[in-house]
Parts: sequence; structure tokens; C-alpha cells
Amino acid sequence: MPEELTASGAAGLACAKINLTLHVTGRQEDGYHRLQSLVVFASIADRITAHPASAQSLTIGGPMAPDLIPVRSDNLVLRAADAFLRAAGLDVSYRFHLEKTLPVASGIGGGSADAAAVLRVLSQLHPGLVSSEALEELALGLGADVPVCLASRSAVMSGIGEIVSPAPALPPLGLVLVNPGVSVPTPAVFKALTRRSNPPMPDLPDRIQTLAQLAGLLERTRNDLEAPAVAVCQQISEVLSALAADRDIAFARMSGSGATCFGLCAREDAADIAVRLRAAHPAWWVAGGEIV
Ligand SMILES: C[C@](O)(CO)[C@H](O)COP(=O)(O)OP(=O)(O)OC[C@H]1O[C@@H](n2ccc(N)nc2=O)[C@H](O)[C@@H]1O
Ligand SMILES: Nc1ncnc2c1ncn2[C@@H]1O[C@H](COP(=O)(O)OP(=O)(O)OP(=O)(O)O)[C@@H](O)[C@H]1O
Repeated sequence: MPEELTASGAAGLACAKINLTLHVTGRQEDGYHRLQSLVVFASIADRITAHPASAQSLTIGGPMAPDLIPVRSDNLVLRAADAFLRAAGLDVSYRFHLEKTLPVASGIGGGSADAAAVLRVLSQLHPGLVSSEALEELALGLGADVPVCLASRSAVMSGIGEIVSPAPALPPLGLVLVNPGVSVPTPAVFKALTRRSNPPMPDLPDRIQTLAQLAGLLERTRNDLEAPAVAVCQQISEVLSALAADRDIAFARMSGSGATCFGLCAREDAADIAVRLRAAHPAWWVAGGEIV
């Protein structure tokens, strides 16, 4: 578990969510889209701590903190905490601190992962008060990506995000994440989607043995939000070209609604690839890590 109880509170990791595939197969009457997505989580993460306090509060530090300061009451950390404490019937407060590493509005679900981490941390501090079914419902109420982030393990996501099923067993994988430094709001990308009903994701095997096998399989899948995201943010094409040109990257694609793109590689190559990309593109956010 990524959570740990400390002497006076608890801490948890909020790992980046990567959509290895993202098929948009239809649109519901409420405007939300039906999706099929193979989702994995990266070692690249935000970190949240919670300590009992006389009033609820949130402080934010870390490299991406300026994008979320001044802290607003609708920050997903506070919304998730309020939702959990209300469902648990608890009249207690916490002082939260968020160490923000993941770029905001960037397709790797940073806010969703933060919300899910708060739900996990509070569940661990107050076990048995909110059932796992109720927790999943709270998660969906906070955002379509929050249910998959609650498990924070490789999964196949479907419905509008509420159906989380087991993923194929995957080999050890390294990855680099690259964002051109432009935030891309998810609603704008769905709005720019021209075809709302696209072919489904092919059936996946129970086990994928090697990086090469995974890359071959991903070639037969898509991220249907890539073209509309490029229409909103041209720099995504440059990021994808840079990733595709690296000799040690087996497969590159955009995650979620962008603009962050990922390159899959051997675990031992991720750090060197990140150094190369950072040197060539100093203005980009580049992170190397592995799939957890
Ligand atoms: C694109 C993905 O990142 C793929 O993992 C997610 O589906 C988006 O998840 P999210 O950011 O948690 O999404 P929400 O905060 O629930 O919704 C943001 C906006 O995205 C659009 N949206 C989101 C999810 C979905 N299945 N259909 C949609 O059309 C809606 O316009 C919505 O207003
Ligand atoms: N703790 C938080 N971290 C990041 N964004 C937050 C947070 N709380 C609220 N937000 C808001 O949520 C919105 C989406 O942020 P997030 O970083 O989760 O986007 P994303 O990476 O595109 O997510 P997804 O991949 O789920 O679409 C932003 O507009 C941001 O202002």
C-alpha cells in the first residue's frame, strides 16, 4: 500500500495515471463519454500528509504548487476529505499538505490521484466507517478518473470511468513523461472531438510478457483524444516526435486528454532518456520512472 501511518497522522502517494490506450466509444445523454482504457500508474507522484487539527486546512508545496495557489476550497484534496468525513459521519478536521510534483490539467490525473489518495489515507485513519462500495461512489462523485486512481494499480477502465477491471499482467516497464508546459483542460478536448463513437479497444490477453509484445499490441489501439488535443495544443506533436525519435523508447503516445505524453522503455533506460530529453528541451517538464 502506498499509505503509511505516522506518529500523529498519515501519508500517501498520488501516482500519475497513464492511459496506455483511450478508446472513446460513445456519448451519453448527460454529455459524458463512454471509454475503454488500459490504465497504468507511475512511480512519479504527488505526496499528501494528513494530521488531526482544530480546523480543516490545506497547504501546497513542490514544483507545481504555484498553479494551485492561492489554495481554493474546491481543491480536490479538500473536496475528497469533506466527502469522506461526511459519509463517515465524523466531526473531525485535518491539516493536509500536498507536495505537488505532477503538472496540473495535464492528462495524468494529478488532481484525481490526489483525491483518491485522500480517500485512502482517511480510510486508513478511520477504518470500517465507509464501505468499499460507498468509497467507490464517493470517488466517482469527485471525477471520472478517481475510481481507477483509488486502486492505483494497472486496470482496464470502462463506462465513463466507474467500471474498473483487472488489467493483463504486465512485464516490468520504465517510462518517461513529457509535458510541453501548457495546461489543457479536459472539457475543451472532449469538445474538440469530432467523432464521438469510435471502434472499441481490441480484447487484451491475460498476460503480456515483454515490452516489445506490449508495444506491438498498443500499435493496434488508439488514444481517440490525441487528435482533438493536438488541435487545442500544437506542442503535443513536438513532444510526440521527440519521444518517437529516441532510440530507447519502444512506444510513445499522449495520456488522457493531454498534453502529457509517455514513452515506454526498459526500466534501466528511463533516467538516461529523461536526461537527454531535458537537455534538448529545457522548457519541457520531463520525468523518468517506472510502472508500479
Ligand atoms: C480523459 C480521462 O482523463 C481518461 O482517463 C478521464 O476520462 C477524465 O477524467 P476526469 O478529469 O476525472 O473527468 P471529470 O472531472 O469527471 O470531467 C471533466 C470533463 O471531461 C469530460 N468527460 C470526462 C469523462 C468522461 N467519461 N466523459 C467526458 O465527457 C466532461 O466534459 C467533463 O465535464
Ligand atoms: N489537487 C489538485 N491537483 C491538480 N488539479 C486540481 C487539484 N484540485 C483541483 N484541481 C483542478 O482540477 C483540474 C484538473 O486537474 P488534473 O491535474 O487532475 O487534470 P488532468 O491531469 O487533465 O486530469 P485527467 O487526466 O483526469 O483529465 C484543474 O483545472 C485543477 O485546477
